[in-house]
Amino acid sequence: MNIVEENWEEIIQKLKIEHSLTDVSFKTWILPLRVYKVTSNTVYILVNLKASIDYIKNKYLLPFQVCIAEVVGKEYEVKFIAENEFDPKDFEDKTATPKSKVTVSQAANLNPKYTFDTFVVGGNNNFAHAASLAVAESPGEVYNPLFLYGGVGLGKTHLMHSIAHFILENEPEKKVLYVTSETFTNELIEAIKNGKTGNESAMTAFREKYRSIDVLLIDDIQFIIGKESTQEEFFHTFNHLHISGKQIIISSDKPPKDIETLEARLRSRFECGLVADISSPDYETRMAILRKKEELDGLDKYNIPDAVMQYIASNVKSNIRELEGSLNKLIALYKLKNAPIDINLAAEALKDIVSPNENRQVTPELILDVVSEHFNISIADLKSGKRNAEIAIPRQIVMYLCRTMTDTPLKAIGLTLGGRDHSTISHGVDKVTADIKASDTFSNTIDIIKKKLNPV
Ligand SMILES: Nc1ncnc2c1ncn2[C@@H]1O[C@H](COP(=O)(O)OP(=O)(O)OP(=O)(O)O)[C@@H](O)[C@H]1O
Repeated sequence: MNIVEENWEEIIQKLKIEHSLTDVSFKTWILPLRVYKVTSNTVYILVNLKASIDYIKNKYLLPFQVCIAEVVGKEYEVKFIAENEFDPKDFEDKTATPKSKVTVSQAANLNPKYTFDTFVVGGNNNFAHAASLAVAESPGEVYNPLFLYGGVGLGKTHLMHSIAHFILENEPEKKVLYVTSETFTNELIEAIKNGKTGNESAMTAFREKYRSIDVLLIDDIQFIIGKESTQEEFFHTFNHLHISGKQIIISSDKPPKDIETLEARLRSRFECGLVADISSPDYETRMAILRKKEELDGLDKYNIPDAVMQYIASNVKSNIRELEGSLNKLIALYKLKNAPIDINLAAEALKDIVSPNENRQVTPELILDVVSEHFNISIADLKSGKRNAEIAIPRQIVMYLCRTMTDTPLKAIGLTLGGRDHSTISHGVDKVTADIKASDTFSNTIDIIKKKLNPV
């Protein structure tokens, strides 16, 4: 069984929830679908009713691509084929298509949703957007490095992925790699550790990996700042790529001149290309982003009144992630309560929106938000009974952070995490404490999450 078939149930349930399918639509269109075959870049899905194939293609092709990518962590093209209508020979030919951009963008760690097409340009980001597009059109030739900076949730990652998608679409043979500075640091820590235990090729492999790239995108560079060995290694990687005319794109929460612990030699290198900022969006841009999200996520069917959109746009000002989150929360509340979508419901949806970073308090809810975003898993999963490591470890991290960064009693932490026993919480806290001691990479990850929770 391949990875898509193994996760098929989860994929279709996700599609149902994210696209708000009614039971009848789900049963009619989605449940009867079967995975016929999965090749390296394409999932072939059998449709039992030939008459419905066009409808299914129009309506569900993109949602399937996105849900498959989100569940299995790899992008595939999706093709629907009518059960009684396909010629296996034809089909084999089609699978033999050359390496597609889907595979390469997956290899570059890209989110399929973050493209220039889905990015709304406004006064707050037009300079950063124009610079990103110029770099995407001529990598290594115009602004090198491109340094994007701005506050939390304002679109830096989205722009970086857009650049990478654009380059791969036009030149699929280019080696493009997007990494967070956490990944870079953890890989470096591992290579150094392996080197110390006699495996010298580990460091060589690390260097080869990062120095053989055509376009390197490093997100949230602020998290490697202050770690000397990482800065040192990054400095050499940077120089190597820069001298060879390879494109480097960096993001951070501050401009280089304001990053106090940044070594002077790195600062001057970061400043030698183009530094572009993204600030908070104005009201019109916030409205445009809400409308775009409504369109992309198929929320039009809820007929959200203008006044409600305006209310959200007027009240959520400084973080686009929260702006999007408010809209999701509104729809979730609507479904839960079956109440009309009006200002009252919007006010309820906005109730828990965390205040801007500087003076926000670390609470169990904030910890859940930040951990869920960091590991790209849902809060529902964190609270669920799922025991696979991808979810169980972040859940234990939530326990640990609630215990060490807030005054919340074990019992209350248990309730926050879906009604768990206090001894389970206590075990989770001990486990994370021991893992921090045992593993430098794990400890680095915890450090980064703590900084996300409490940047000051
Ligand atoms: N201009 C925009 N148009 C459409 N969506 C946007 C825009 N800016 C941000 N977003 C959306 O807001 C969310 C947060 O953006 P993103 O993750 O890129 O922020 P960030 O600046 O990298 O945040 P962080 O500092 O936490 O790393 C994403 O879902 C992204 O698609």
